Amino acid sequence: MREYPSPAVRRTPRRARGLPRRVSAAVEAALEYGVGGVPRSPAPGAPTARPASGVRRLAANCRALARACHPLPSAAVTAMVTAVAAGAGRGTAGSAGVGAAVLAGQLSVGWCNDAVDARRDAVAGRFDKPAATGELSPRALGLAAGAALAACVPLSLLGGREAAAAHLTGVVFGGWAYDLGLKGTVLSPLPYAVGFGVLPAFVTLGLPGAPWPAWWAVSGAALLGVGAHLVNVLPDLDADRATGVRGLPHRLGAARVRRIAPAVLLTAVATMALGPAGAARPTDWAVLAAAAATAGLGVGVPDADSTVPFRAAVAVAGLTVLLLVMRADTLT
Ligand SMILES: CC(C)=CCC/C(C)=C/CC/C(C)=C/COP(=O)(O)OP(=O)(O)O
Repeated sequence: MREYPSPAVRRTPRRARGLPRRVSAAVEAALEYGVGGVPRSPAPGAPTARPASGVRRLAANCRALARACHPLPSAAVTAMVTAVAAGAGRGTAGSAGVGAAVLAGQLSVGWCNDAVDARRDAVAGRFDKPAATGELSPRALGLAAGAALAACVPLSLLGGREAAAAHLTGVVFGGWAYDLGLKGTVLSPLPYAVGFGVLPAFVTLGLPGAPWPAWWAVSGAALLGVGAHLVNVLPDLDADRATGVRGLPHRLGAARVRRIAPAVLLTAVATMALGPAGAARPTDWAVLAAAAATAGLGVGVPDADSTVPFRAAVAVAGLTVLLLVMRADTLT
């Protein structure tokens, strides 16, 4: 069984881990006093909290839950799928239902992720994570994740059984499978491919006649998911490796991931621009050209420490989302 926390992390001095002094004191004490790496009660040197009233505690818990749900990606995926649904003709109520279901699914996956990773995040000094600082217990996050998953079922069913089956496949076999184990394996991109790949089907299967989406929409969205995984993991590669996470990007190494991520995302854009039957629209060509230039910029940077490849990959991911939304009217 893997030794945890890894000797590498135990040996790494606080300053080298880049932790603020007071917070790192709390974590080091938590590790030393054997409370599972999560400083649940004030450890020596930790910032002391004033006793909070019920309302204040509730507000603090809500804020912590909001931070633990991976707010940026959750909001981005929800906005993207809602916009695609509107563009595909699901109507106002239908698109709102799609958005609500996707949001519930994203919340469940995000909270489950932080609940499972609480101990590892504490050791890695992830003080942006409320479960790592002890603001929320992993159990509370697990309950919130379960409640969001339960809400996701009826919300997904608003678009019909086929659409719900597609979405719940992505949430369970994509997001939850990633959180509960695939994240640390060579198959780590697979749940992203599944989770994103089903999204066009979630939208189109809710249309009259429940049509399947076109191949290019499914494969473009799946590639977008794989690219999103590579981009998301890139800044955390060292911390992840030190705590024993060995997903595909960790095995490939930062240098390769910084080049592969823009290439995968550019392939997603090309698939969505050139895949639909008939000639590509001028706007498709414009987005494809912008993505190619941006990806080329990222891949061409010789400096191994440059942040340009990462930023370029994020920009190409944005262009991929833009194209998917622009192409929403031709999804089937
Ligand atoms: C539409 C749909 C259901 C998609 C699901 C796809 C999927 C696999 C999502 C995972 C989301 C997630 C919590 C990533 C962060 O985990 P992390 O532990 O790698 O990174 P962190 O340090 O940001 O927590």
